[in-house]
Amino acid sequence: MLLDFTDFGASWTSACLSIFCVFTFSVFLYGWHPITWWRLRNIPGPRGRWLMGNLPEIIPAGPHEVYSQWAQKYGKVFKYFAGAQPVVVINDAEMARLVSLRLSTRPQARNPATLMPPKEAAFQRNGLFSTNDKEYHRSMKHAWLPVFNSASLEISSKEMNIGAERLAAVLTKFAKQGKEVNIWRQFGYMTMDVVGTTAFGVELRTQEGEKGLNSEEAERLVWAAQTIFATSSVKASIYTQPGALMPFLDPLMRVLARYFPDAGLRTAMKARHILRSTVADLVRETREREAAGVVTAAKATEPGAAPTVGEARKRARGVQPGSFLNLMINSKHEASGRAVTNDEATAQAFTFLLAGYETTASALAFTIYTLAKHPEKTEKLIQEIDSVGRNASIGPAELARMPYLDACLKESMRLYPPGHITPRQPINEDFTVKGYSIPKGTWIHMPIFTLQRSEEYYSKPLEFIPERWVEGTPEETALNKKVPGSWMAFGEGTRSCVGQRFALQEAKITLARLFQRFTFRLSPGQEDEAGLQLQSFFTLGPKEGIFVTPVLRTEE
Ligand code: HEM
Repeated sequence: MLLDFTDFGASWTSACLSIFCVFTFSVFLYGWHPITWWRLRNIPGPRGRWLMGNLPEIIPAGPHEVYSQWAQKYGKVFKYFAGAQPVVVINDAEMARLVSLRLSTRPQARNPATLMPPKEAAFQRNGLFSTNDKEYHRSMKHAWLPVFNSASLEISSKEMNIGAERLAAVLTKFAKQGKEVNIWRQFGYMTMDVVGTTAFGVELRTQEGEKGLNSEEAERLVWAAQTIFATSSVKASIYTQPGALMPFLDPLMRVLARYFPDAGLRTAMKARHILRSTVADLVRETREREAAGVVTAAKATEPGAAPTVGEARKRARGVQPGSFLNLMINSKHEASGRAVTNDEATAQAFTFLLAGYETTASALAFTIYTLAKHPEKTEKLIQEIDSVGRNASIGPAELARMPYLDACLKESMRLYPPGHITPRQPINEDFTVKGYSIPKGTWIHMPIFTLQRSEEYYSKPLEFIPERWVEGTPEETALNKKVPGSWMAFGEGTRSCVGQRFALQEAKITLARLFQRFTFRLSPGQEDEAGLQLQSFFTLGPKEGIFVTPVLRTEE
């Protein structure tokens, strides 16, 4: 009997056609996320585009701007889609605080690390910021805390004064030539210097024209840290982007990324490798020396344990006694008593450097910006600083006598919070807050930038009025409604910023040391926010920088 190939061909074609139609319909349906939409139907929000969701609105302007507009249109709680990812935004101080206190898991950022081999990805998750393992997080946070106790902060205040003095030397050159400087960038070099020394006990000496003993190693570390920061977004590699729209493509992207990495991914991996291997070498050498009885590691909690700058200069390599890394490698997990591994210690030092460098630089740059726009407030601040000591080194005792400095920084961080969103994600079960049911997997964003500029919590919310933070002033009573959760620049709850005391001390010492010597003239065109241009991807910062001309006070 002969086979009828005409029939077979027809049924084959119709089968293919059916598969194609089902596939196309599924992709079409998938692009509207109908199930998630249905589950979030009681929360209003903008209708996004097919597959892309609201990314086309969010990406160009940045969440800080778009959230403010959507809050006006949809109210305090709204939803949107970042590609396939549902996001619920909570723009209510009380609720935001409640969520931060009750939920302790954070979404994993989609960046090149998402595509890296499992070992590398696991290393990334070991950092205090990224981990969602509750027990491990508790244990690690406990291990971090001694670096921020009063004795350690007294010690690090010396490094901070040195960092500020080096910066002042750089700014003096600009002042003498009457030239403008991108103060944001300079603060970046300085904070990198300070966190680098604190984290590793290795002098990075990143500020202009400086060469430390460890300069080659330091330069590699600085390049690596800056590159990791610059490549920490979904835009860094072509392979991270498809998964933002269709997460089921991630396994395929991981394979492609492994065999055909693009330039963005290669750079990101190189930077991570440098940072990781440099730190791992430092840790290994120190462990070997300790085993041989050459160095007895001191604890950071012991006053005077941190190296003086002179000492640090003499040491070419190894983890310095008193540094954060030294503290980490001598720590044990609280519950199990297990020693912290090299990889865990390295991941913490890595986190310390990344979390502590750009945030503090932006907070400083925005404070210079707001003060430069308000000479009368600068004048008041200078009077306070001079009354404590015009050329004096500044430590915790001096800072305690500068309430107006504290108020200026707090007010500037209200208007320009570098950590502009506190994110959370219910991972294992749905989450309910004040009658809103939020399905597990949804990202929850507390938009600190929008909250801190709300008329509901502050009168004249867009004006820079430091007095609203000074106890006993009429402004404090009239302009600050003191609603819990309305100032959350360092977050709230178990995941709040571990480096808050360190960051505030560093910022205040730097500001005091600079205003002892300079005032700052804002370059034209930045007077309003349209001229300033903010960017808010990972953190909130100025897009290009903040440009000022330092003016030596003796020449005023
Ligand atoms: C002005 C500077 C800084 C700002 C504005 C800032 C802001 C923040 C914010 C908003 C969070 C998230 C809080 C939450 O989710 O509730 C955070 C977390 C964190 N910050 Fe900072 N930070 C600053 C400086 C630093 C410094 C200097 C360090 C380290 C030395 C640091 C280390 C961390 C770490 C490790 C976390 C994660 C904590 C955890 O998950 O338990 N930050 N920071």
